[in-house]
Amino acid sequence: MGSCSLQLPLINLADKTLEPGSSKWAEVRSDVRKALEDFGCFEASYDKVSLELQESIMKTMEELFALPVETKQRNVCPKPYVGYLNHNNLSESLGISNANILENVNEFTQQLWPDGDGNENISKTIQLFAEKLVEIDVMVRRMVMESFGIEKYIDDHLKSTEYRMRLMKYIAPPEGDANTTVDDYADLLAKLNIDGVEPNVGVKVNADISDDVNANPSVNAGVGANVNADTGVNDNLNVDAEANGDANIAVGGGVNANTDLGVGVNVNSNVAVNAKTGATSGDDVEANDDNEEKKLGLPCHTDKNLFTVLFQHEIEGLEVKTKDEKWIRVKPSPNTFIVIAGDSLCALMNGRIRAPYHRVRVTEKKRTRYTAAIFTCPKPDYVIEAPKELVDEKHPRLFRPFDYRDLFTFYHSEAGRKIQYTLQAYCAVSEA
Ligand SMILES: O=C(O)CCC(=O)C(=O)O
Ligand SMILES: [Fe+2]
Repeated sequence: MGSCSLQLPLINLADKTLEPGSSKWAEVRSDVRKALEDFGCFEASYDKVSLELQESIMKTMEELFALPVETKQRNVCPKPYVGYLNHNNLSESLGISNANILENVNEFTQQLWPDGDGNENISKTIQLFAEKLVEIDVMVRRMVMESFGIEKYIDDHLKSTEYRMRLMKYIAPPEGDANTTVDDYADLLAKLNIDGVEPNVGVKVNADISDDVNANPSVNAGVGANVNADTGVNDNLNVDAEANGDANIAVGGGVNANTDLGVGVNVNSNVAVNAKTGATSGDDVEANDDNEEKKLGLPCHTDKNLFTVLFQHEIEGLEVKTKDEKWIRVKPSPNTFIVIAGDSLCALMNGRIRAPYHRVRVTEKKRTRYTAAIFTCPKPDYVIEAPKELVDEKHPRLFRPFDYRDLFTFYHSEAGRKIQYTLQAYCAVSEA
C-alpha cells in the first residue's frame, strides 16, 4: 500500500535545558544525527512559535494567495525559480529571499502592492515566522556539524548560507474526485485521439509538467485529474516549486488540446521525461495497488539545498520516502516543524546524511492546504565540499566540489530533468 503508519522521529528542540554544551544538547544532538542518517528528516517539536503567530502566518497566506494572479506574478526575482510559481494550478507558491530580514520582506510586499501601504502587518508576520524557522535551522546545523566532529567550520558555514522562504498553497481535491482513475483519463485520451498517446497508459498524461518526479503512471494521471477538475488550462508557468528549494518541474513537450468536455488538457507524450523520478519499480507496484496515489500536489523530489524547515498547518499532505521505499505521511500538529535534509547537505557530509525523496499528496476534500518553509541555501561562491575530516578509507570522497547554483541549473536543465539522481549524475566521484 501507499503510506502506512510509519512515523518520522519526533525530537524536542525546545527543552529548557537545551543549551550548547549541556548534557541535554548532547543527547538531542545524537537523536538529530540518527534521524538524519536514517530518514534524512524528522519532526521538530518547537513551542517557541506562538500559536498566535502560527495563526497569523496562515491568515497571511490566505490573504496573499487570494490576490489576483497578475498581482502574484509581480513576485519576481532575478534568480530563476525564486518568485511566484504555479504548478499547473495544483499548487502555487510565493518566494521571498532572506525573509528573516524585514527589509527584504518589505521589498516583497512592495512588489505586490507598489502603491500600497498598510502591509506592515503582513511583512512583520512573515519576517517573525521566518526568524523562527531560521532558529531551528541554525540549531540543527550546529548539532549536525558538532556530531560529525567538524564544529570548527560552523561559523564560516553559517556565514556562507542564505535563506529563501516559500509560502505554498495546494488546491484541495474537489468533491467527487475520489474515484477518478487512470481509466477515466484513458477515456479522455481516447477522446482526444492524440498521436503517440496510448490511452491506457497513465504515464502519458502529464498535466503539462514533466517533473522530475512521477515515474509512477497513476501519479501522473492524478496530476491530470486535479488540473482538469480545476481549470483544465495551465496558465503559463509550468514551473514548480522549490526553487528555492527545489522541487523540480520541467516543462514537457506537452500538447494542449481542447476536449469535447470543454476543458483544456495537456498531454505529454514524452515518456523519457518521466524517467527522472525518485520512484522505483517498487513504487510502481505500490501505486498500482493504491488509487490514492493518483493525486499529487507536488511531485516526488529531493531538495537541492542544505536544509528545509517546513510548517504544515492542519491539513496533511507531505509524504517522505524511507530507505526501504515506504512512504511516511507526516501528520501536522501544532508546534511541530519538519526538518528535511537536501542534496547539498548530503554532499557536504560526504553522504553520511540522506536527502530523502518527498512529495505532497493532498487528499482532504475542499480544504486548501497552506505550508510555509525556509530553504537554507549556500550563498554564491560557497563551494560545497566535504571537509577532510569526513573522508577516510572507510568513507571515500563521494562527490566533487561544486557550487550550489550550478547544481541547481543542472537540475533544471533539459538533461538534468531526465536524470533520476541529480547529485550523483552531477558530481559523483567516478570509481577509478
Ligand atoms: O509543502 C510541502 O509540504 C512540501 C514542499 C516541498 O517539498 C518543497 O517545496 O520542496
Ligand atoms: Fe521539497
